[in-house]
Amino acid sequence: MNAKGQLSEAVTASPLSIQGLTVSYDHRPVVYSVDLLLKPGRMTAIVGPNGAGKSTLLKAALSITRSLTGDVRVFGRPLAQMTEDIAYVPQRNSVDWDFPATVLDVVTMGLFRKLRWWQLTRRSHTDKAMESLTRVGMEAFADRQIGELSGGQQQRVFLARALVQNAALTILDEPFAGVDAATERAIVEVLKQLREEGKTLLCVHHDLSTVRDYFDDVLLLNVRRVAAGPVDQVFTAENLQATYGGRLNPVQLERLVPAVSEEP
Ligand SMILES: Nc1ncnc2c1ncn2[C@@H]1O[C@H](COP(=O)(O)OP(=O)(O)OP(=O)(O)O)[C@@H](O)[C@H]1O
Repeated sequence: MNAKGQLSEAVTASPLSIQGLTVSYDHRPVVYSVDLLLKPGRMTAIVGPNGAGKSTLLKAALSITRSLTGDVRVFGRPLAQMTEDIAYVPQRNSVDWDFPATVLDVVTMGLFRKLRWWQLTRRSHTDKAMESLTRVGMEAFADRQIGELSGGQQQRVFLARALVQNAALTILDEPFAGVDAATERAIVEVLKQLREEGKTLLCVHHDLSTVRDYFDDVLLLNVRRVAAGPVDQVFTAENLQATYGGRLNPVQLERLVPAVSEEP
């Protein structure tokens, strides 16, 4: 905010802006004073070691977890007014897959936030859900119980549930965890299509070797923000070592950041 209390243009244009977000568990900060400003129409990765606070940052930004301090805005407005603009795909293992529901039920539920109480689930909603399932190659599984799916299939269904919301911003917590290479490629393709449609994506991501290929921007996080910005500027050996506490070996680093070996 400027001196007159007005939001900057960058904040009002941003699908998600976070300022000074701190989250504590048992009096111990697990996310400390993190700032992040997403640019519209880009894919941003949150990268950092286990326990760095990546999932907590997402959950606190979405008010699923309580934060100690911080200002979160969606296109410059408070999150509570803008929840319809955000789709969230949680970590697959955080969900009760034994809940009795079909694949189609789960995807249609993605629309419920947009429906008012007097709007029953109509044929058009089912059609939209089927369209999303087709987009992720899961239309043949519409009547299957969700507990009967493989991990990769569950992840695709979750993605379909997000797609049906047609949200400006989709937030995904480790969308590639435990999926095979073909499913990973299929998910990346859908995410890239969303970006082409002008949507914004924010993903917790673990595989350092694909950050350059998949993402435009990256937030390197280890409780605090180590660095954030375009991948080609921020995804450097120095920043990665700072994020991972110097635990990446030089061979790994050279593979991830080839330019390092070319520097004089
Ligand atoms: N509900 C909770 N109560 C207490 N501590 C928690 C809770 N949730 C997470 N933590 C702790 O907060 C820290 C950050 O956890 P978080 O899950 O956000 O990390 P992460 O970067 O997503 O990790 P990973 O890569 O292993 O998924 C960890 O030390 C974790 O043990």
